[in-house]
Amino acid sequence: MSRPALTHKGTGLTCHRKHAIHFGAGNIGRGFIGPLLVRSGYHVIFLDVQQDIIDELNREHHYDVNILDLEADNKQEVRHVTGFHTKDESALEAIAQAEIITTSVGPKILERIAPTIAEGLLKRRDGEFADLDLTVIACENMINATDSLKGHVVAALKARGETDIDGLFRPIGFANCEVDRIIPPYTGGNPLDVGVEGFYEWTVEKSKVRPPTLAVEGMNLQDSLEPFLERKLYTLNCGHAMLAFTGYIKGLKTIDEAVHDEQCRHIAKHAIQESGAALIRKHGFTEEEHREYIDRTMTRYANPNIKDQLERVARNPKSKLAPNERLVGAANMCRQYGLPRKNLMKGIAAAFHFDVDEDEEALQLVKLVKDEGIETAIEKTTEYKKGSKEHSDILQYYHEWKEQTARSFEEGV
Ligand SMILES: NC(=O)c1ccc[n+]([C@@H]2O[C@H](COP(=O)([O-])OP(=O)(O)OC[C@H]3O[C@@H](n4cnc5c(N)ncnc54)[C@H](O)[C@@H]3O)[C@@H](O)[C@H]2O)c1
Ligand SMILES: O=P(O)(O)OC[C@@H](O)[C@@H](O)[C@H](O)[C@H](O)CO
Repeated sequence: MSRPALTHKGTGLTCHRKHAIHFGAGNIGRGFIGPLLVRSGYHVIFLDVQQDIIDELNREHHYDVNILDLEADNKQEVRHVTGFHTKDESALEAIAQAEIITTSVGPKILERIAPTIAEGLLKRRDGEFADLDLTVIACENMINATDSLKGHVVAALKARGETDIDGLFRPIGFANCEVDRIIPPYTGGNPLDVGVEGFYEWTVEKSKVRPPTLAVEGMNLQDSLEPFLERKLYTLNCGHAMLAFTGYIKGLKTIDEAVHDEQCRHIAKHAIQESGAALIRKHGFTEEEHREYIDRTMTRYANPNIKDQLERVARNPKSKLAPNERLVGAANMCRQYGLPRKNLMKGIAAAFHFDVDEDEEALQLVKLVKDEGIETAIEKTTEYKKGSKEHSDILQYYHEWKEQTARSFEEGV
């Protein structure tokens, strides 16, 4: 099948590479998935809603990824990139020709991009690329994010009166994934540049990719995704959230500050050892490999070159307290195996003290506690019933954090 050249709006430049679409030209898009796709021979078309970033992509068509590790001051140039607004007709045309569609927009935004994907797929069916294999992968911190995206795309197609969804999806694989690289906002260099840690891990459901021979550099295809997804969410993200919520209470600003605070580090490390004991039981990791995973995770948090604000890591605290999420999900897994979870409970309790005006969910949580009381707030967010052991523990630690804050305030710490 011959591929028409993609013509960039404005510059008139044309490109004959394979096309990849990435929704979300943010930290993970520009700093992780986009660069891997480019290195694998794709021209990456970022679809976003921030016009300034789109304009910059179309003006420059390249940017730098700065690797912020201790041992190397490394820079990688990324070329072959374009940007379109999701509402732009060119976005639909690009979807109609793409061989891979990836996202990193945040779990709550998947529903919003689904209508654009649905329209692009309808356009594709009516065009010359109708039979071209396509893989869709939502790269979000969420269990089975691609399944969720697929559900929203199906709903959007039904809303348009589409009846042959199976036919439309025949050449398309919707693959879930696990995605791991710490990338906070970056302020050095030009507006497109990003600063990332060297480490990365991208694990994708092997049976779902189309064609089955799909090869993208850095993409680890696995028959069973769950061990990778749960290990990452209930270790890296769990400990990260513990450091952010406890560090916030202590007036700290960044993750590396929190990891150097004895109390925050102790609670976070012991919490991921608690979830680790359950992960070992559930997925059969060896004690030694999981200890190494935890040690590497603690070292990643402590990277002094990554100035990761606690507010970013703690963002959307209500979602982070959901039963299948990084904190309560980890605690529930421990409960399933009858294992201790005291430190996880301390972190869950700390989340109820996160009070940042710029964070919509933090404001909702604070309002819930104020209007309906902490006991109801715990029940509504975590789904632990009042009177249960978990609920009582969280309540007790919530008050202990409150007393600690009051003491620090009095002592002027
Ligand atoms: N940053 C990290 O360290 C990291 C690591 C692993 C996974 N993740 C996950 O990746 C996802 C994105 O995180 P991020 O840090 O890159 O966020 P980000 O805020 O840097 O990027 C999100 C991008 O999505 C864009 N966007 C918002 N609404 C959109 C829409 N309707 N259509 C298209 N684009 C839209 C935003 O403009 C922004 O450019 C999240 O699910 C996050 O949990 C982040
Ligand atoms: O993106 P969130 O809000 O789900 O979680 C915040 C951080 O824990 C997260 O972005 C990590 O940096 C990332 O998951 C590392 O791979």
